[in-house]
Amino acid sequence: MDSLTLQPIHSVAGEVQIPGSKSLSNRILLLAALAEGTTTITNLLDSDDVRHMLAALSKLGIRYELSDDKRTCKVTGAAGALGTSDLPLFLGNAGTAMRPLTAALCLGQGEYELTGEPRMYERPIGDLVDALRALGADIEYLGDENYPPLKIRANGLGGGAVKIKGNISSQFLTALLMAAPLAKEDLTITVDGELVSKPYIDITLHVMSLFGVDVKNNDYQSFEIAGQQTYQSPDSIMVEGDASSASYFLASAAIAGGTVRVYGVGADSVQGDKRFAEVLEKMGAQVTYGPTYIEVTRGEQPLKAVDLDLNHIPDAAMTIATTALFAEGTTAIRNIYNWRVKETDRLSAMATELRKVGADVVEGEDFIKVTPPQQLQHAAIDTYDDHRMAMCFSLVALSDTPVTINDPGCTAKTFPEYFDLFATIAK
Ligand SMILES: O=C(O)C1=C[C@@H](OP(=O)(O)O)[C@@H](O)[C@H](O)C1
Ligand SMILES: C=C(OP(=O)(O)O)C(=O)O
Repeated sequence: MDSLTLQPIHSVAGEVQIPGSKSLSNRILLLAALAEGTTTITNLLDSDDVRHMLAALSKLGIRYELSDDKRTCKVTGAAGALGTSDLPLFLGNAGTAMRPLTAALCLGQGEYELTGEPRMYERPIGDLVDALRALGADIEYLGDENYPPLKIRANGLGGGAVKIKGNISSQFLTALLMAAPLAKEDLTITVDGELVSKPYIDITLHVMSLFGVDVKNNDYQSFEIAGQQTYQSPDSIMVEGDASSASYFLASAAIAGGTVRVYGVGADSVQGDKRFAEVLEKMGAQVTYGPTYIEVTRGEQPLKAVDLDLNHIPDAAMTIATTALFAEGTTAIRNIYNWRVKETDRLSAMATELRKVGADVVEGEDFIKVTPPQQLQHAAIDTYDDHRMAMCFSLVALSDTPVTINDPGCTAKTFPEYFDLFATIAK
């Protein structure tokens, strides 16, 4: 479908079961593949990013059985490093596949080629490669320096002490952490400078602990991991619902009124993006948490603008940028420089498309300020092959104005059924 026009939605209500978390699905798949034993994963996400991880693992000799609905996967682990592949590993635009596999493939023996979509070749990986090279890895850039595609000639990873930069993506540290237990010696990883998107490190440490590996976390400044370990399968794991995917439904309730309850993510969730609901609360919505759900109801007063550092929830922060269209005043979202190196340059894309619906936008190097117009305008929103642009702009329909989303199929990266599920809460 070239485009999808959403007609005005005057209120929302209902209960939604959110599909599995991308961040958890791809971490669990990788550790299940490295582990000793068989892991049955339930509520796995069925989306492009996970499909790329599964396809790569299959080429690397990992055997798994996927149910017909692709949500249950039984993975037989390699009890150590992955096998070799003569074929290039095509990883699409999945950061959670490209970064962790780059580190994990250095552990074994053999040659690998890691490729992806053109945008993946514009997403940096140099900080991870530098750290892996310092541990003895042989990695070659097949295109531009510091970017995929990559060639890896693996011969195991050494230990000792290594530094890694965390100011562009936390995925570099995640990748190194997940590979570290299989290194030849004990490893101390020190974060060199600032660490962005910190809650994703908690997801990583949580999944590692499920597979029997403890990491000594010295206040996110350094991490100590024993080498020569083997991940142990926990037998079965259920993937939580995706907290970033939940944000669109929760925001809808805050904007349009009615109550929406999202199942799959709750107070007990390990995902930092559950904290998106705190931002809605600051804007004036009523939020209730259960262990496995979050429920939002619009407050009695109109939403009000916020001025916040949202570095800890970079994905859900995008949802605040379009929620701001419904808040009184100017909303500022700060400390989000790395929006520029994700599926598209999200700061620039967001500013351009918000202006099309009439908003007054200031785009800074690492912030965005959004002031809503008196009246939203109908526009055809370009989505830049970025699932979150498509999902965020669906919120514009919660007004008197329709919105047209170009290339709505781009939600397949993390949420193929998004528009169908969104339609179920429209009243
Ligand atoms: O580790 C992860 O699962 C992720 C980390 C975040 O990336 P950065 O650390 O690059 O901000 C996030 O934006 C991405 O969608 C998923
Ligand atoms: C940044 C994102 O993806 P990736 O895992 O490819 O980094 C995202 O899903 O918003």
